[in-house]
Amino acid sequence: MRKTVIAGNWKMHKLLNSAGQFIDDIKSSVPSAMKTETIVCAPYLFLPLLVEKAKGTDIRIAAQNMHFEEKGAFTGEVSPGMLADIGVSHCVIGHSERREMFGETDDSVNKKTHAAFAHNILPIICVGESLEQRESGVMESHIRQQVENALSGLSDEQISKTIIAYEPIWAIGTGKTATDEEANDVCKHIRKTIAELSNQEIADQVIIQYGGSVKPDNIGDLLAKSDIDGALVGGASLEADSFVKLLEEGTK
Ligand SMILES: O=C[C@H](O)COP(=O)(O)O
Repeated sequence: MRKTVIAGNWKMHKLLNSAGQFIDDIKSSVPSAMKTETIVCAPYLFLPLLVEKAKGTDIRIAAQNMHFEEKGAFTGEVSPGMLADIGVSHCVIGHSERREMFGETDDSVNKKTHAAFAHNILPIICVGESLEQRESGVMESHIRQQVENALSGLSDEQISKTIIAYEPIWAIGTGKTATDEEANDVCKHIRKTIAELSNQEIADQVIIQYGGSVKPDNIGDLLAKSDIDGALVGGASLEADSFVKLLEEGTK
């Protein structure tokens, strides 16, 4: 039985005070991590404060990116060791915004995934197709390739602990959500790809989230589907009230 994992990805929003206040505001409403895991993916600058505020709660704090190298002359970058050192538990890797705007490739996603595991940071790997890829019929092969490349060289145990976020690019921040059926079909396809890479038992343990215009009023239907185990939420995770509603739906 897989648990539900709800992750709020703030992207480049909030200032330090409002970030800290958010954790204070949701603290008392966070469900037990035994059933539903709560993750807040925040900009680097807020991470030490959020980790501190989340101590003793079931809230996990994630980074939105990291470098794959341990240290060196990489101006402006943050290493996995630095994140682990301050208590960050997860990291978003290969978000489509990073792939599109910051040159992230399947190869760097794979390197970052290995680096994350080397530091006991759990990766949330994003995959997804553009509208053009969906309409031209290459969606499945594109997503298969993204998943295979991201997970290449990982042990079965590491694969089982990886979170995959399926985010159709055309649904991100647009208000257009994939229907529950469409989203579930792709999540099934991802699980089948993982089973072929490792085996069915491992694939059945992998948490697969859906992301793309998830809101309190559509998350319930998405989570009711067989292969959608959670959500990676942008816009609707920014306000504490809305995030708490998402967590409530995730606990039903
Ligand atoms: O990481 C989150 C996704 O990009 C979804 O963003 P959104 O919920 O604002 O569409």
